[in-house]
Amino acid sequence: MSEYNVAIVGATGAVGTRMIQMVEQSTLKVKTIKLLASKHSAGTVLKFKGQDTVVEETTPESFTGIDLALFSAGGAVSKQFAPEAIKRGAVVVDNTSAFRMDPNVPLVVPEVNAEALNEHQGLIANPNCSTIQMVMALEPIRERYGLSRVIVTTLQAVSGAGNRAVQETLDESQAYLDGKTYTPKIMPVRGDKKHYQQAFNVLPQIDVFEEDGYTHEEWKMIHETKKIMCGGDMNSNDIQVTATCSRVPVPIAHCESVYFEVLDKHATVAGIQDAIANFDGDVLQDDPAEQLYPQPITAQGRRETFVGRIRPDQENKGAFHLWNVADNLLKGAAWNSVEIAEYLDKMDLLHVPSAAE
Ligand SMILES: NC(=O)C1=CN([C@@H]2O[C@H](COP(=O)(O)OP(=O)(O)OC[C@H]3O[C@@H](n4cnc5c(N)ncnc54)[C@H](OP(=O)(O)O)[C@@H]3O)[C@@H](O)[C@H]2O)C=CC1
Ligand SMILES: N[C@@H](CC(=O)OP(=O)(O)O)C(=O)O
Repeated sequence: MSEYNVAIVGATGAVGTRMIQMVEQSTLKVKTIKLLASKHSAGTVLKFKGQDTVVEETTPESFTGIDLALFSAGGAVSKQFAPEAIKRGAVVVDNTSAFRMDPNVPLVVPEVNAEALNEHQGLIANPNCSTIQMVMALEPIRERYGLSRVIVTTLQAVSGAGNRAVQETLDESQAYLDGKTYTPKIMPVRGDKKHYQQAFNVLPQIDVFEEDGYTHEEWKMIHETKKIMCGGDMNSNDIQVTATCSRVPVPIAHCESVYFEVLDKHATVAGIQDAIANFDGDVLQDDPAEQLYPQPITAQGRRETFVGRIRPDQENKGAFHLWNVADNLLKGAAWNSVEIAEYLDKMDLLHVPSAAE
């Protein structure tokens, strides 16, 4: 196993701070760490393995000598600096949506499609948080019974929209409890025309609306799921997928209610439970008699995807429902990114292929 010079871009953010923790706890051997952000946070001191580490402004030269660059500072930053990092010999794991639909960029959840890493050209995309936990729940079912159709409704945590969104929701909640007026400026989408109360409210909008009436988050869940589960084809008809995404006033951990149809009509709840219980990274929490089911409060801070409430559809044979929960900042972002890097290391792929340099 080699030793690596690692950079984290967006190190001061909701995801970036978790990336620091995940790298600290990783099996990767870290020779040096560089914490990068915008010029506004340059000079901030963060800890890495107990040592003070000064945050630096991100520039192309930041990546000189870096072997692994973990990006989580927004799509525009990735588009500007990821090519600079690769040019200087760093493998980039990008947590934004900037390159996910590029046919030359593998979109990877290691437990599901690690083999796609073999095709990387220096850049690997980390999927959307809601997509990751859904494919983690569905992959063991697909492996055992085949999968033809998925209809998902998400209940997503506020931290998915970043640190400022969490602060707005906390301030708004306090104002609501104090009977004061509060004017939201961020939720549901910072750059959109209108802003609504998130505290004590559910907003059926994550990301901007497309012309067809779906939000971009819903579009991502559909096409990312196909790219990951259908051999890289974002428009595959092998699995039909549709999504409705909503934001709930929960700080951390997304929930999903998933309806799915399998190919093998002899599938049983017990068989599905067994497949999930034996899948790396999944935890089965499914015992109605004991009121055992996944919840955000218990999934927070954990790397696993929790699955429960598995039951057959009452009217369609071969159709079932499940409920899954995962920490959107860990398995949905920071942990999946670092896990990709661990797989690259184990597969001897943590280097930029010579043709791409
Ligand atoms: N897999 C997934 O689904 C998820 C993906 N994400 C992606 O990760 C990104 C970060 O999310 P999150 O941590 O929640 O956001 P935050 O708003 O909490 O943090 C943003 C980070 O980006 C940094 N940054 C902003 N502008 C620049 C710049 N010009 N150059 C370098 N760094 C910059 C900020 O640094 P500073 O302190 O200097 O402002 C900060 O560290 C998102 O934009 C999203 O694309 C997020 C959540 C889940
Ligand atoms: N959209 C997710 C987080 C995110 O940033 O997703 P993406 O990386 O696909 O833009 C959420 O708000 O919960």
